[in-house]
Parts: sequence; C-alpha cells; structure tokens
Amino acid sequence: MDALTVSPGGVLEVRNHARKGRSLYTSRIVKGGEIIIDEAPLLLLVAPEMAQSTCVACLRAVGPKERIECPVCFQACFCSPSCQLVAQGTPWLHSVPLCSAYKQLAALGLSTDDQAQLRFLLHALALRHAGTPESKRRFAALCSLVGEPTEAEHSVAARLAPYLKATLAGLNAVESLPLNGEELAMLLRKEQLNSYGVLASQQQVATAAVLQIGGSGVCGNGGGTTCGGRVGAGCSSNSGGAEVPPGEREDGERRLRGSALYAQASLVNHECLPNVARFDFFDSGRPNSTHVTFRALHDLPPGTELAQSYVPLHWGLAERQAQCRDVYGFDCTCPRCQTESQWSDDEGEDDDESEWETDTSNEDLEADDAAVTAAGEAATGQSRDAGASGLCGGQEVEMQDAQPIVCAPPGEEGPLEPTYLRLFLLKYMCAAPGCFGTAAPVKPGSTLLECNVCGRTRSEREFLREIERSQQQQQQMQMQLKKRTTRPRSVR
Ligand SMILES: C[S@@+](CC[C@H](N)C(=O)[O-])C[C@H]1O[C@@H](n2cnc3c(N)ncnc32)[C@H](O)[C@@H]1O
Repeated sequence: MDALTVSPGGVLEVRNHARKGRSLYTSRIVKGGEIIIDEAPLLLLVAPEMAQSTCVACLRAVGPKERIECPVCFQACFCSPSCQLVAQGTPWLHSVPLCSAYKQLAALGLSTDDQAQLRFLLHALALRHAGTPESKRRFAALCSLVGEPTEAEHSVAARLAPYLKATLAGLNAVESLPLNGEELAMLLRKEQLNSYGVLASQQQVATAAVLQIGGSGVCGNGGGTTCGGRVGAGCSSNSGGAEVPPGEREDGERRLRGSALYAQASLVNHECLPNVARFDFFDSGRPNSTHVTFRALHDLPPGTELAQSYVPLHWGLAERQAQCRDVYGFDCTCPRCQTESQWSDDEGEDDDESEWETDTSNEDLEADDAAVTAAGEAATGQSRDAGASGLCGGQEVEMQDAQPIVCAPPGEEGPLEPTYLRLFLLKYMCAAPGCFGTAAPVKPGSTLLECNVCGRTRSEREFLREIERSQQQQQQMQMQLKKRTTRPRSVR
C-alpha cells in the first residue's frame, strides 16, 4: 500500500484501506502516551442551546459573570475581549454577516436541531464566501472529508434551504453562494460523519438542568469519537474530575456544548478496541486550547493503523453496531465485535441450564483466571519466573521484569482471546464510576493513565488492584458454578 500523504512530522501516513477508505498509519515506532496528532480546527460550532455559555471563538465554557454577550444579535457570547475581537474579525467565526444571519435565524422560531444544522451551513458557506487564501484552504479541506449524502440529508437540505436563503440576506451574497440542494446535502453529510462533539462543562450541565434546557445537543452516552458531532461522535473533554462526569445527563447521554471539525483527525477510523484516545483542552486557558490531540494507548509498531472508538468503550455489541451502521454507515466487523458476537450466541444458549453444568465452563474460567493472574504478576514484575511468557491477546508475549502490561491487539483477523479483551477494558476504560472515558498514558514511558473524559489518573498499582477485584469476582462466580454443578441432577 503506497502512502497517499505523509504528515509533516513524518509520524503518520495516509493510506487507503480496502474496507474503510482513507486511514492513518504509523510510519515509525510510536510509544504509548506519545501525542501523534495535535491539530487546529477547520471549524468550531456552538450548540444553539449553549450559545449563552460557550465562547463562539474558542468554545470555552463561560460563566454568567465573565461572558460578553454579542451586543448585536444576542445569540452568541465571547469569553474575553480578545476572543470578541478575533470572532468579529474572522469571517467564519462571528463577523458582521454571520452575526446578522444568527439574528435572522433566531427570529424564525425553529427547533434547536434545525438551528444547529443551519448554523453549520452558514459557517461553511461563510468559509466559502470569504475568499481569502485561509478560508479557501479551510473550505477545500472541509470538502475533502468523506461523506456522500444519503436520502436523509437530501430531504433535510430541501427543507432547510428556504430558511437558509432568508438568513443569508445578511451575507449580501445569496446569488454567489451554492444553494443547490446537492451541495447542502453534501455539507450536512460531511458534518455528520466527521465532526467531533465537545462535551459541556459541569457548570453548563448544571445550569442547563436548572433552566431545563432541552434540545438535541447530546451524544449517545458520550461516545463518539470523531464523528457525528450532534449525535455520536467523540465526545471527550478534560473539563475536570468529578463524581458525575462532565456533560452527563440523567438519561446517560452527555450534553454537548458544540462541535469541531478537523482535517487530519477526521481520517482516524473506528475499532471497538482503539489504540489512540482523543484529548481536548477547550477550558484549559492554555495556548492552542482548540487543538485536538490524540495519544497512543500503548506502543505501536510502524505500519499500525490508528483506531479510535466512535462509541464509548462500555457499550454492548448491539448498541455499538447500531451506532456504526446508523450514524456512520458501516458494519463493524472488528475483532472485538467478532469475539462478542460469539459470546452472544453462547449466551443465547445459556437459557438452557445444562450449558452451565458442564465441566468445560469451569475449565474455561480457570484458564482465564490463570491468564489474568499471569498478566497481573507480569505487570508488577512479581512473576515467580521473571522473563517468562504470559498469555495476552491469545499470543505468547515476553513478560519482562516490572513492565506494565502492554496488550497490543493481535491484528485484524479473527476473534480475540476473552482474557485479552477483559484486560484491555480494565486497563483502558476509566474506572471512575459512570465515566466510561478512555485512559491513555500521560506521557511516553509513563505508567500513569489519564482519562480523556473526567481527567482522573490511575497508577499501575491501582490497575493491579482492579485485576485483583476482577479475579475475586471470577472466583465467586466459579464457586457458585461449582455449587451448581455438584447438585444432583434429580433435584433440578
Ligand atoms: C471520520 S471518517 C474516517 C476517514 C474515512 N475513512 C475517509 O476516507 O475519510 C468515518 C468514515 O470512515 C469509514 N470507517 C471508519 N471506520 C470504519 C470501520 N471500522 N469499518 C468500515 N468503515 C469505517 C466509514 O465510512 C465512516 O463513515
């Protein structure tokens, strides 16, 4: 496979994957914890229901005391005078034509979902209309993202076109803008497939709860990844470590403050067991706070395809597959799905109690248990036979003294070893109650993992305690199974 392009730092290449389209591959060894993408956005969009608490220039969450409301349209706010200046002076942020379009839009009394889609179209068209080298570059990058419109986008585009025309009066350029349905539908599809949802901060969620702000600015349980800003994609945020994860709603969905589109980050495909995690820093106050970064979960050899999960790691097989199919338009056949679809078949047979009463079940559990023990020992270097090999991902891997468990996926083909899957989820899924973010090493070589949703860190020692707890649960299950298997059949 020839590389289509090579990233400036030479770490990544774009290649075509037969099934997934374009994809990013490592071109050298990448260490776990290394940042392999650090990229500025093409477009930032604030969710209409968060317009009073999210800076339209940098997507920072702002409290009522510090926010500066747009004195013209009252439909946007800024976190500082400098952001106000930047937004008003940038054609695709909040320049006079967009401000005027926002004002017109607010007067139409549309649903927040329609407003969100119209705002996206307005910003995309403002990019196209601005005609500066920078806006042309951004619009070309937006058009190069994947996304052939479906019937759904065609009908939404046809329905929204008259409203768009009405609100565009402020751009003074209705004639020169591409208002044909095909182009609008294409833009909508590209946003659906490629935008990243940005989680609301805790304060925004609390305020929204008090004001009972509804709307569609949510994503399925914070999943997302990359894509499907309004509904699905990569909702991650480092807005603080709290009991209730930022952005979480009672119904388990996470509220979004907005979404962002990135050129390179949009090329990262999906696997249900990712090897990178996305981190964002909108509330950090640091330079480049709108950049998205991707960190490797573990060491990646050259030629590894980058994979993020478009859905939260804790989602079940059926939910994950439905989201991939319905939102992103593909059937996920990744190793985790293959493995869990076999489990589902087995589970279907569990209704027959005799299945549980075979000795094989116990043997399987004991084998798993031994593997977890071996991996756990290897993780601390406690193995009695240091340097011996242990079971990980169905592969024999060399366990070295005091090395953390590094379970690199065993390749695309075939299902995974259940123990590998269990260890992977224990290691990389945030352990904070109800969070379900993805954890990656804080820096190359570190064994401290940081969650990309709540920001909590977990040491290797804490991870080992998780393994122990998991083992204890398994042992309890075994005891229960043994009790059942020793029951005389006649008393069933
Ligand atoms: C954000 S884009 C990723 C980059 C895309 N492959 C491209 O060529 O631009 C998301 C789209 O990539 C494809 N894709 C991502 N992960 C996939 C997977 N595991 N299997 C099949 N297609 C996948 C789907 O078409 C999906 O809608």
